[in-house]
Amino acid sequence: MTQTNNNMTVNPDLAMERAKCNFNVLEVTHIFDGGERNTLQRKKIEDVALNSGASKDALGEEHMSPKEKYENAVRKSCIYATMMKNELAELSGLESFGVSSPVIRRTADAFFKEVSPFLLHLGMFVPTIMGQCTPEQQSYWLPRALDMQIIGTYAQTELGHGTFIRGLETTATYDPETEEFVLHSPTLSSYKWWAGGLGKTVNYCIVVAQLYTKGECHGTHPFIVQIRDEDTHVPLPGIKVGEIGPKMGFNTADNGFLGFDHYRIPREHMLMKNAQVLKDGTYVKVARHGKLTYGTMVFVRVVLVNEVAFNLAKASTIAVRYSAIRRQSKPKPDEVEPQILDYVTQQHKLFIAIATAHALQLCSTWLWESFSAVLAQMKGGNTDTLPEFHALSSCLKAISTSDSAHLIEQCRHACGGHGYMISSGIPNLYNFVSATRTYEGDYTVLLLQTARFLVKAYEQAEAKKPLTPTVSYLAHAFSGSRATWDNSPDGIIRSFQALAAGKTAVCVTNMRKRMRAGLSQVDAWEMSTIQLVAAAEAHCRAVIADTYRKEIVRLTANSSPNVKVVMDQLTTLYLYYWALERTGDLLMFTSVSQKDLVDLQIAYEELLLKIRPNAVGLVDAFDLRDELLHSTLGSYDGRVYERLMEEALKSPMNKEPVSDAYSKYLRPMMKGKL
Ligand SMILES: CCCCCCCCCCCCCCCCCCC/C=C/C(=O)SCCNC(=O)CCNC(=O)[C@H](O)C(C)(C)COP(=O)(O)OP(=O)(O)OC[C@H]1O[C@@H](n2cnc3c(N)ncnc32)[C@H](O)[C@@H]1OP(=O)(O)O
Ligand SMILES: Cc1cc2nc3c(=O)[nH]c(=O)nc-3n(C[C@H](O)[C@H](O)[C@H](O)COP(=O)(O)OP(=O)(O)OC[C@H]3O[C@@H](n4cnc5c(N)ncnc54)[C@H](O)[C@@H]3O)c2cc1C
Repeated sequence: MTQTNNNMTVNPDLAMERAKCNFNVLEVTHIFDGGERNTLQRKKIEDVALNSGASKDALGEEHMSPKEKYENAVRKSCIYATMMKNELAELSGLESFGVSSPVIRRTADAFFKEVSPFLLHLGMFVPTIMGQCTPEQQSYWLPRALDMQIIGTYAQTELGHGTFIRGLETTATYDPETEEFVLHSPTLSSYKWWAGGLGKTVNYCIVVAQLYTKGECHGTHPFIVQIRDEDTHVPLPGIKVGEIGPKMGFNTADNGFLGFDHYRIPREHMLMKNAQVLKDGTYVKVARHGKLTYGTMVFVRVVLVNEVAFNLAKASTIAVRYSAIRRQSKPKPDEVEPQILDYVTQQHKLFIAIATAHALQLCSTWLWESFSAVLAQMKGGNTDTLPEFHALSSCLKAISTSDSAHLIEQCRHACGGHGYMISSGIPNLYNFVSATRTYEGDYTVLLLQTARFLVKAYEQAEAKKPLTPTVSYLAHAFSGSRATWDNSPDGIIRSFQALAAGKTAVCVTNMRKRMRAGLSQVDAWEMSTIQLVAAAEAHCRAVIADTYRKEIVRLTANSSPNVKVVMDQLTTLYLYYWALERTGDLLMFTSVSQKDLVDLQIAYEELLLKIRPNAVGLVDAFDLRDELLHSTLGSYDGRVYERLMEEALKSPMNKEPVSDAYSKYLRPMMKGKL
């Protein structure tokens, strides 16, 4: 029997789940949103942006040709950008719209099943102008960019190099005669490759190039470069630009290539906050830290933690709601087929996804606050906290994107065959999130950056020197005994720290051994990189676990008792899950016994059963409108089979009773006339 909820016909199993939920869903929504005020503001923004129906497509994006898809994404980007400038900026309390509202960013997802071609404009072009320009440059470029009179992207990666920025080949050679830079692509591998929106959408871009002046190379620097006519949009002479072709995802982002043939730009178009070239060609370094030109990447790494938390919340909402309406198999012959959510293996796949969405959401807020503090210090000329922050943002970006991609795929598995349908919404989420593991710094490469910091911190701890906060646990690495296992939340977090410290110690010991055996420092490091990546991963897991736990305790201090209980169950589940995933490491670096681990497994399974009645309530608490989910399986009303059939009937393949392929190929073959 169907039931109605807010004038909506709701699948009875979902209605039953909602009746079973024993905590106040809205209170958990407030926790996830960062407070009641944020929830109210988000809802206002969503109402204005989505109630008009402007986000909807007449024909599903998946049935469009690549060109139609792109044009449709541009059309909707223009609608959304106009809304952002007018109604939404005011609602979100921004003076002008821009990068500072995650809600505006998240609401945009209702308009795009893949991504907006404007993503790089708002996500990297505008932030680079904000972070890399002098005040004079900013006052010229920022209003034009924010008002979208010009649209830009961030072109750093080349065909030949993405990771190794110092290896980029595009040159910017200063000509003091004309006071211009000459941009040039000397080789095929120096062509810019990948920048989002570059293919067809943007008329400007940030180009990262090797700066030459007075015959000397000063390394990579950012330049703002016009590539298309502001009126006709035709590429300017000396510019070769185009789109790079179909990809696994991001197919509405017109990622592009770009080459320069001795293309001239004014001297003032070098972004000069951190370094300058004077009129006569003299190079002047302004910044106190050599890596400040990498600032936009650090900003995006911070933002991505929030981005993947949101996408994981979407995938877990889809998979949990679907698992509540799907019934399969008959383990007890006299009873009806159970909801698949009743299978403990299904709970094992899904509840960790819910807990991880919470963990990453709370870590992302904490990371953003730390970033703001680092920026404030740097404004005052102090860059001391940058190395720790680079290490922290690198590992959190790597682990959050990798875990989210893995768990989104797990959500697809949990939806069986229907999860493979594009209309389930999960394939697009996976394609988007799996790219985040690679772009803005590949997983391995970023963990190795964190490992550099860990090794240095370990050496400081060894020399009894002071340690920075996120690695202060390394001070206990020299006690000589294994960490004492204790299955309380704090005990497990201490064990995770012991794993990180133990793994770092092993790396240091092995590198020293290898160097004593004659290897150079570089080769000893290289031979230890598998373990260094593992040490950085362990460090990151300790940071996430610690932050998640502390933040939940803080945020639920005044919550109702049942909310406290369910939030505590989720954090505990997160800790048990990762302890059980790392039993080998725990046996190596802590006093845990076989019995402790058997007991922990049982405690984990019992926890799954405790969370089970609240599972739908927990994903409802993410409060994701159907427009954001784009899913036949995950909509609030649970009309899964009806929606799957409605979508199937929309397929252009069903427009004609007999396909043309019959008369062209099938019939001639079957009649032996091919
Ligand atoms: C209308 C429609 C609406 C639409 C929607 C609205 C949108 C709203 C906007 C919101 C935005 C949201 C999301 C944004 C998504 C954006 C999509 C992005 C798409 C992708 C873009 C890209 O990928 S851009 C290219 C990114 N590239 C990389 O990340 C390259 C990775 N490589 C590196 O970072 C570096 O090369 C390196 C770190 C691996 C090595 O650098 P390098 O060789 O120079 O250094 P060393 O190894 O020698 O190290 C020396 C020393 O420096 C330290 N260090 C390195 N980097 C940093 C740093 N960044 N900060 C501080 N310190 C650094 C390093 O650790 C060493 O230290 P030691 O002390 O010597 O050990
Ligand atoms: C969807 C998408 C959008 C993008 N958008 C943009 C954009 O807008 N602008 C832009 O400039 N770029 C963009 N990029 C490019 C992106 O930043 C790079 O692809 C990314 O930084 C990885 O670099 P790479 O491709 O050179 O990989 P590579 O460095 O070639 O990596 C290949 C393999 O080599 C390994 N490897 C490389 N170096 C090391 C090392 N030192 N130690 C150990 N292993 C190593 C990696 O771990 C990886 O397994 C985008 C990429 C994608 C996929």
